Amino acid sequence: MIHPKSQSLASDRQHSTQNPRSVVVLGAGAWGTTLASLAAANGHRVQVRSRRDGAISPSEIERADVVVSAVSMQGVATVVREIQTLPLLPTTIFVTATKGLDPVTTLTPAQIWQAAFPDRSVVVLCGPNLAKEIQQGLPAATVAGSTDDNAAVAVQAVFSSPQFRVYTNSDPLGVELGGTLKNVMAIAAGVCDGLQLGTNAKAALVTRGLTEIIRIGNSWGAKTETFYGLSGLGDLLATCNSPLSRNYQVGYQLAQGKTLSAILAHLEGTAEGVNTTQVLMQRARQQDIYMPITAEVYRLLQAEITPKQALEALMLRDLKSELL
Ligand SMILES: NC(=O)C1=CN([C@@H]2O[C@H](COP(=O)(O)OP(=O)(O)OC[C@H]3O[C@@H](n4cnc5c(N)ncnc54)[C@H](OP(=O)(O)O)[C@@H]3O)[C@@H](O)[C@H]2O)C=CC1
Ligand SMILES: O=C(CO)COP(=O)(O)O
Repeated sequence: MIHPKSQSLASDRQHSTQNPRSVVVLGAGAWGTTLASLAAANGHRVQVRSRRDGAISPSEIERADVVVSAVSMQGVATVVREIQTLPLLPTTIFVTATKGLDPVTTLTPAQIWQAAFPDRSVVVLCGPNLAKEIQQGLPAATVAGSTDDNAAVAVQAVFSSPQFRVYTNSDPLGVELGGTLKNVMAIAAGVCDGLQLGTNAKAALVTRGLTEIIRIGNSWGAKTETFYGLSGLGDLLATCNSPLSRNYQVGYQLAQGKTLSAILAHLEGTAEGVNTTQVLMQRARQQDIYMPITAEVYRLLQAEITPKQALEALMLRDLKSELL
């Protein structure tokens, strides 16, 4: 679908530096500051907003071509409400980079932004993007997903560089759910490595984890093929194999016998998978969707079972076809 309102912003797929945009990034955490650096390096006028800066003034936002939300899930409703009170250009595009789910409604961040701004284009930015690697200038790729092709292309131009390759995708829900649901599997992968279960076990976990993500993602309305892309399989591979992932770190430390509260007290940054696991279980139960790995991660996070009991529970289930 093409929204005329974003057409003018999409005119330069390759040459973003020749067409500087005004970009406001909400959230000065690891990801917000990284995204701000990527846009600034492309010659855009970038402003980063932290809660510590106080309320956003109308003058800061009224000329923004692109508003990027990079706050953690618990901050999304707050920043949406704040932006709703401010004047915006009719062409302003919202970009959401949060990987989480609302604990009450199970809505995704993009769904929350779109409900608050029904007449505007919302683009999901998700992929295998460990902030620390990107900050070091290491190459990475990501996906700009939107039902508005022009908006996705405009966002692609804002962030693309020789170090950061941005693809577009017209299935924003699949892009967003891939990046969000893999956090549950990253916790499980951390447990797997923490218990030193080996490469075969990890491969089985990640593969069956993807099956689980696709099963519930399809029921949400997302396309299967999107989950085989960068924001699904790609992000699953990155976070299930990297100690830089906070979600992986949570699982790894659980396997070492630490309590969740002790882990979270010392964790650098947000591990969205902890809340996402709760929301996903709630949705899986409501809709009667079989999510065995998620169920064991849930019981582990609730301290109902030990990591070894979670492994046994997964291995001793009734035998079945791989395709079920
Ligand atoms: N780090 C990474 O590698 C990546 C992270 N992400 C996702 O981006 C999101 C942010 O992650 P990250 O930057 O790493 O997290 P951090 O823990 O580093 O930062 C958290 C961010 O959320 C904001 N925030 C938290 N609570 C609230 C609130 N109640 N109201 C307003 N703002 C709030 C903070 O705002 P403030 O700045 O004002 O303190 C801060 O910007 C997460 O959903 C994460 O999954 C996605 C891709 C990569
Ligand atoms: O989503 C991420 C990389 O794509 C970041 O992963 P963590 O939130 O687990 O650190």
